Amino acid sequence: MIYTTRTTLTHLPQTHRVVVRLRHYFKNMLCPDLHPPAAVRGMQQLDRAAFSKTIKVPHLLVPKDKNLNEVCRSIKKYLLKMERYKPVITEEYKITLHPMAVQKWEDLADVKLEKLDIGSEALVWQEIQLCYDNWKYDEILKAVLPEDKEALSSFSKIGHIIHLNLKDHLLPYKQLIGEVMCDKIADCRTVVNKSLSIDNTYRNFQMELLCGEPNYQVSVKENGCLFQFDFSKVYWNPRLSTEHEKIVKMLNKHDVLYDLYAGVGPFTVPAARKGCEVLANDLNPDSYQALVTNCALNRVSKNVTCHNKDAVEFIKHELKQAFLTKCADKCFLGEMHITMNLPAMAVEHLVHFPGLLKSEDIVLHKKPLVHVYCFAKGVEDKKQIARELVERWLGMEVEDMLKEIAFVRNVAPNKDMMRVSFYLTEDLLFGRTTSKKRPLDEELRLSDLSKRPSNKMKDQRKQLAKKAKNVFSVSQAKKKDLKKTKEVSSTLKKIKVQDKREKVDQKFQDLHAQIVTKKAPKPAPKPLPAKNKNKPDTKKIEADLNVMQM
Ligand SMILES: C[S@@+](CC[C@H](N)C(=O)[O-])C[C@H]1O[C@@H](n2cnc3c(N)ncnc32)[C@H](O)[C@@H]1O
Repeated sequence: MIYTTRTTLTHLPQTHRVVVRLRHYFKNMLCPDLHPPAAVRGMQQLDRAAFSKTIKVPHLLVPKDKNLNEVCRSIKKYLLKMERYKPVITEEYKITLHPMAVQKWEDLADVKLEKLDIGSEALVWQEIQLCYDNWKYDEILKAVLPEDKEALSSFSKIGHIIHLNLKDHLLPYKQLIGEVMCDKIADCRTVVNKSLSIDNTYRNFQMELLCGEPNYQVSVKENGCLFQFDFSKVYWNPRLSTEHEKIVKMLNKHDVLYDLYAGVGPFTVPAARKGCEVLANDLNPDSYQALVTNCALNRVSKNVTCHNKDAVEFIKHELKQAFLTKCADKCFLGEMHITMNLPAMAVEHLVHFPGLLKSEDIVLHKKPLVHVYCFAKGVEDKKQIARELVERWLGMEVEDMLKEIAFVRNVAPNKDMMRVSFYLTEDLLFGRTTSKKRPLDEELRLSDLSKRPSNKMKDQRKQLAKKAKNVFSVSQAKKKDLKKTKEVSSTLKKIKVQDKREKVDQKFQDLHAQIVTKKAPKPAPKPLPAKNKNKPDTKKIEADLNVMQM
């Protein structure tokens, strides 16, 4: 019997998971004798000794005058393969065979042992000792965790840190899971669990140390570049490596990249390595520091200018200035790319693009290409949801400006991270847009959309959760403090946000009315001048948004 399994290799020393095809001749977990002892089921405190067991398995006793290597080669596929178990005992000329593969002499018929002058008397059943060392982490956990509930599904590896996101039913086993991971996964020295699904402004996870050293300074490679950072203080998600790569592939040597929420540099650094000029920004001082360090580590500092400010300020000043400079530069032949990877909020910042260059006396030679990320929630077509979000915040349709809408990753049931790539046109940047009026039914649908829990409302909840921030800090990994996580979680659920939510809903509808341009009944014969009445009052909108961040 030959099994070909598609397996996720989560123990690889890379920062992202790799799916490869593995050939297992005989799957050990299909053979009950090779399972850990049944008594370990439900164990919450790791007792390594409890995994010891004795089993009887087939062995081939090779006569000492034979060539052991030759026998091993021919019988290779029948060997018992387990973690840290040597199936060939050279000194004794003894080979352990797989108990599922070999139950009688005839099972070895295709090996033609007779030709090597070895007869059926060579096949014997002898005891072997198995212990904790002989199983991989997934085999150990499968034996311990509740059989009837979802197993540990996936985790991320960031340098020496294993990052788990345990479901509630696995929390009683978290200490054990941490220890098993530390024991079993090559170069893992720290295991943390995402403590609550609350992301703060800087998008670094609130985490709890489960096992190992409280050292979060990591060194990882992505897209051929080296990144160093403190994982407890900055945002890093190994699941975005493919998306980072896709964007970097779009860039050419003479392009410029404006990376508005740069993090520690996964777009910036490889783009600069390609030779692009990069203007990178991040609000988190720790991300900014790591960004500067990573540029230096990868010897690209000369191509990158780093900023540490709010993206809105960055758009209004640095980005605007950069557009003006590039437009004045006749020698500039490249493309301008703008990455906006802050999916919970970036679309809202699009409101600052219309009219950004109004009253500037320049000609736009190139249309900058924006890559904005967002979360599309709901059962409807996610591309359409993403597009409507962008249109809502831009206050216009993107039809003629659209390059592509791409799925990035699934975040939760009915919630996908999407990328909308679209061009900033001259009309948009100079505030000359005469947005096509949406059909009424589409307007209604949009106002429905605005009734959905918005990012701002989520932020409210985040702000509330932030007040309990200390409770979730990594330094509080002691058992007594970890209890607080649950307490706060249930308290948060009880907080009534309904009243505030309604106010925010109302505000959003008001804002929506301002943002989505109300066009004159007849199409204007010419593009409207820069002082277009229909243009959103971005200052007022920004002030309103700030008020809403209760
Ligand atoms: C989702 S992470 C993306 C980081 C990086 N670009 C990546 O792809 O991994 C978003 C980043 O935006 C930063 N950030 C959050 N709010 C911001 C703001 N208002 N202005 C600028 N950066 C902000 C966070 O510190 C975080 O590093």
